[in-house]
Amino acid sequence: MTCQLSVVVPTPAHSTLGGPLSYRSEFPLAPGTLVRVPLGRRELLGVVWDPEAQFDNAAPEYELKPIAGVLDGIAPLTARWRELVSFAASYYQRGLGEVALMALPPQLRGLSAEQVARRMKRTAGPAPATAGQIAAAPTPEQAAALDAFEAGTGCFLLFGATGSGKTEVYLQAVQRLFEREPQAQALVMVPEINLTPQLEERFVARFGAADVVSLHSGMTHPQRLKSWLAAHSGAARVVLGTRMAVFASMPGLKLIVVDEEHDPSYKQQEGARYSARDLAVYRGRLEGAKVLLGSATPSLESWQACEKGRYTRLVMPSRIGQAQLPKVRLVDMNLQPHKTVFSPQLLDAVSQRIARGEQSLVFLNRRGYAPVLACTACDWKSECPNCSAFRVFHKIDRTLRCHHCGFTERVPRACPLCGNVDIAPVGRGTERLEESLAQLLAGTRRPGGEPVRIARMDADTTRLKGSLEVQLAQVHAGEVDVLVGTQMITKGHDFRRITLVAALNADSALFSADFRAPERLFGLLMQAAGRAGRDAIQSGSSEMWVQTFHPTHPLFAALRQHDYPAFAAQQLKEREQAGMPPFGFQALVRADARTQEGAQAFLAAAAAAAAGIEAADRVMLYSPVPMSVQRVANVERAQMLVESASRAALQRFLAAWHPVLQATREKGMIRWAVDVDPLAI
Ligand SMILES: Nc1ncnc2c1ncn2[C@@H]1O[C@H](COP(=O)(O)OP(=O)(O)OP(=O)(O)O)[C@@H](O)[C@H]1O
Ligand SMILES: [Zn+2]
Repeated sequence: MTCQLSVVVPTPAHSTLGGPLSYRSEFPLAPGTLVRVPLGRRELLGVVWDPEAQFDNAAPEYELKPIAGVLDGIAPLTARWRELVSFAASYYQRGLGEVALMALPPQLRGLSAEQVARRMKRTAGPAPATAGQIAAAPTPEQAAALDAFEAGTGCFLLFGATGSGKTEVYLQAVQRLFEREPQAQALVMVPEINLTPQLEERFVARFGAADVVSLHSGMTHPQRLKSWLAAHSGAARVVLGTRMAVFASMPGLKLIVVDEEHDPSYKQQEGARYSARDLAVYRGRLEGAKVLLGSATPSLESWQACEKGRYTRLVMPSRIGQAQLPKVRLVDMNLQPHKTVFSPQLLDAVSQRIARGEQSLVFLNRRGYAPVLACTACDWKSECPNCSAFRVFHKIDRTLRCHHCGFTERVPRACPLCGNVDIAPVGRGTERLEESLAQLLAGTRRPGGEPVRIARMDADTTRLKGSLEVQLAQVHAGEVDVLVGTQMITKGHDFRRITLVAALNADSALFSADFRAPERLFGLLMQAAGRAGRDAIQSGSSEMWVQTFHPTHPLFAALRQHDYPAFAAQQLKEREQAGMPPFGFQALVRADARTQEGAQAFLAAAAAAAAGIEAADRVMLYSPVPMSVQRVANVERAQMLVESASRAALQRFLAAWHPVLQATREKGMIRWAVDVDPLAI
C-alpha cells in the first residue's frame, strides 16, 4: 500500500513552493508527524500536513519521491498546533513551511530518528517534584481577580497598577488550574529575557524545577530542544518564554499568560513579523484555553477590546501593602540654564536619597557616550559611511560604532576632514551620564560616610552572559546607590529600595510622527514610575521626576494622576477620528534596493498593479516614502502604508496582492516584505 503525504518543508519566503509538497510513503502517517524528506539534493525536516488525499492509489507514484525517514519517537503535532501555524502564515503573509519550521526548535532539523529517540529518553527524568513554596494569601483585589478569571471564559485583561502583585495572580491562576486538572499545561510569556530570571525563580519555587521549562533565544540549541521536547511530551506543565514560545507544542494547553502585554518586543521585527500577543489570543480560542493579558499600561488595542466587551477586564488599582505610587514632579527645563543636563533640584533630591541609604534610578534612552562626535573647526561629524545615521561614540574602548549596521572604527586622532585635533562629543548617552553623575555626586556620602556607588545597565554592560543577573543582584542587594540605564531598567523589575526615578529626555517622543509615540512614551514613563516606592515603608516619599521643555503637555497631566484610563480614552478618541488602529487596520510593505528611487519605484509599480484585484476598493494605498533611517548597510529602504477600515478586507487584499508583489520587477531591488499590524511607522 502506497500513501501520498502532503509535507510542509522550509521553503524560502515568497517562494512559489509555498504550500505542502507531496511525497510517497509505504505506510500511512498521521498529520503532524515529523519526517525527513528529500528536496533537491538536500534532506530536510518536514511536518506531515493535513491531507487532501492521504491515501490515493491513482497518484502517479513515479513522480513522487519517497520520504527519507520518520521521527517516530516524537508524537505528532496536534491539529490545533497546525491550525495556529497555518493561521500565522496566512495572516502575516509568509510561507507555511517557513512559519512551521521557525516554530520548531532549530536542532530538530539536524537530528536523525535515532538521535531524537535518545534525547527523548534523557528528558524523561525523575517524577516531577511537587509544588514547593506556599502561595502568599491573596489580597482582596487579587482574590477578586482570580475568582472572576476562574468564573469566566475567553480573554481577560488584568489591568493592575505597578506593584499590585500581578505575578502572584498568574502563579495562583496556574496553581488553581493544576489543582483542577493535574495534566493541564500553562504557557507564560514575558517580553524580554532580562525579566525572566526573577520570574523563573518564582515559578520554579512554586511548581518545582521539573515542571517548569524556559524557551527563549538566549538558550543554546540543545537547551531549547530539551525544553521543547518536555513541553511537547507534556512532562513540563509550565512553559515560560519570550514571543517564540507562543508556538510551543503543548498538547495539554489550558492557560496562556501574557505579562506586560503592551510590550513592543512581542512583535517579531524580521522574517514572519508576527505579534505573539495577538497569536496568543488566537491560540487561546483555538485550544479552548483561557488567556490572561496583564499590564499596568495596556496596549490601546487590548484596552479597546475591553471597552467593546470582547475581553473581560480585571482591575487591581492598589499596590501591595498599601504602598503608594510615586509623586510625579516635572522640571521645566525652559527655566534652566542652557544645556543643563541635571537640574539642581533633581540632583539635590538624588543626593538626599543617597544620604538616607535609598536608591535612585535614572534613565536615558541612548546608550554609548555621545550620539555624535563632531569637529569643532569644520563640518565633520561621525556619520556612518554605510547608513544615513551617525556613529555613536563609545568612550570605554574609544570607538565609533554604528548602531544600525555595526560598523566600528577607532576614534580618529584628528578630524579626518581638516586635521583639527579638537573633536568633541555632542549630546549624551548613558556612558557619559554615568560619568557626569559621578562628578556631580563626588561630594555626596552614603549614611556610613562612604562615597556614592553608581552602576550602569544597558545593552553594552549586559552583553556577556550572566552579567545582567549579576548586576540586577547587586541592585537588589543594595550595593548600588544610583542606577543609570536605558529603558531596560524601567521594565518589570521588582526593585524594593528605589524611591526616586528620573527621566531625563522624554521630549523627543512628544512630537514624533509615529501615531503610537504618545502611547509608548506614556507607558514607558508609567512603567518607570512603577519601579519607585514598591516597598510600602518607603513609598510615601517616592518620586518620579521628569525633565521636560513641555510641562503643560496633556500627557504629563495624566501621568501626574497615574491615570491610564483617562489617557487611553483621549488617545482612543483621536485614533477613532483618524481611523487609526484599533479602529482601522494597517500593513506596511517595505522595499530594500540599491537606490532609493528603485525601492520607491518597486512600491509604486506594485501599487499600480493592485488596481482591480480583490478588495482593492476597500483599501487605501499611500505613496511610497523613505524609511526614517533611509539607508542601512548601503541598502536604501522605502515603505508604503496600506490601510483599510476592515481587517478582513485588508487580509483578502494582501493575499491577492502577494503574487502581484512577487511578479513586480525593478532594477536593483534586493528584497521586500509585508508587515501586518506594524508597530512603528
Ligand atoms: N498577596 C501578596 N501578599 C504579599 N506580598 C505580595 C502579594 N502579592 C504580591 N506580593 C509582592 O508584591 C510585590 C509586587 O508584585 P509584582 O512584582 O507581582 O507586581 P506587578 O503587579 O507585576 O508589578 P509590575 O507591573 O511593576 O511588574 C512583589 O514583591 C510580590 O512578592
Ligand atoms: Zn552603519
